[in-house]
Amino acid sequence: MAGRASSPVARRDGGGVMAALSPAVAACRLAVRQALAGVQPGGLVLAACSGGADSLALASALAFVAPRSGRRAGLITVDHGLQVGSAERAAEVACWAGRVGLEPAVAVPVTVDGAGGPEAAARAARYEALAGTAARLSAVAVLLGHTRDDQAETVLLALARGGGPRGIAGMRNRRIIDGVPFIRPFLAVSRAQTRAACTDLGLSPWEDPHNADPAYARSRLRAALPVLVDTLGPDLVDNLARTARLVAADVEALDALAASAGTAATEPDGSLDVAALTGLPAAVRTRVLRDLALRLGAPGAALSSIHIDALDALVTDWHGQGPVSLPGGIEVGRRGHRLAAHS
Ligand SMILES: Nc1ncnc2c1ncn2[C@@H]1O[C@H](COP(=O)(O)OP(=O)(O)OP(=O)(O)O)[C@@H](O)[C@H]1O
Repeated sequence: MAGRASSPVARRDGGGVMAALSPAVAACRLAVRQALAGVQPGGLVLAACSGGADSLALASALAFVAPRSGRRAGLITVDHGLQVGSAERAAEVACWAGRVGLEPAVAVPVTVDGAGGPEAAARAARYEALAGTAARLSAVAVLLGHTRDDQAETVLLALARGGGPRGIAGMRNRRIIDGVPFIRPFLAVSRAQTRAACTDLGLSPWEDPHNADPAYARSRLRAALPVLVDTLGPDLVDNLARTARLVAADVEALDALAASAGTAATEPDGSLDVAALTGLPAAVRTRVLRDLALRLGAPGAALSSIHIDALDALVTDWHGQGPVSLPGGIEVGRRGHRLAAHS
């Protein structure tokens, strides 16, 4: 990952390497500047950086933009401890960050326990460490380096798995985790641009061997994507990312409708009035039922369409069947004209 000598297009400017002629560097900085517009001035913003091209370009752009927009910039790199030399790489990323003015720059070691598969466990440990460290440092936001290509892959994987609108909506550009805002400034920036930005800044990104490991569906898709682009046209990645934005807007609108409908249907004891649900469109009604399951404590990641369909049948096709068992040991059933938790 270490910075190499300046590339031909980079020039020294006031102690920092500045690539005034590089469209890729300019695109990365513009994306970060736009993202920071929604972040509290004066606060500390942290780049989550693996040392890979996307997050290295992100951290670099943040180091340039934050001080010029009245914000402080730092960096977190998480050491999953899963690969030989990972601690040294994390230390190297943190050291580079200090050199380019990202302060604080912290390397956080985590323990990945295999729950839910190695990829999911590493992700869960990473986000917990990122949110925990950001809270400890009183950061006002954490930036993630997911690109337009990552978004396109997410949409295709969701389609392939029958993920429904929530999956096809892809990654959100902003979400709160444990009270900390996480922002993805690069969802409209291509992977080619982040790589070009690194080259133009004289940076040598780390290549994560997982990204090329055919054991992972995303890696296989990454390898196949150029063929799809050849087959379907050069705008494929852009169009998939656009589809995600359009579907996300629809999902958000439906979620808002469901929140109001759920409030209207909820009785003082927390049960749902079945009569208030039956007239709702299925897309809204099933969301109200999902919200009920979550409110009762069912873990969201384990809730499937099978559970929601079974809950829906209690509303639209009830003929005396018993309660529905949900993940987390929750049971929901009919109590007369109400839908409620069964103990
Ligand atoms: N070890 C890590 N430490 C800190 N942040 C990380 C780490 N791994 C991933 N991230 C954050 O999550 C984002 C997505 O990571 P992921 O590995 O899914 O994609 P990627 O395209 O390989 O990203 P990158 O090129 O930055 O490694 C990264 O851009 C970065 O912001």
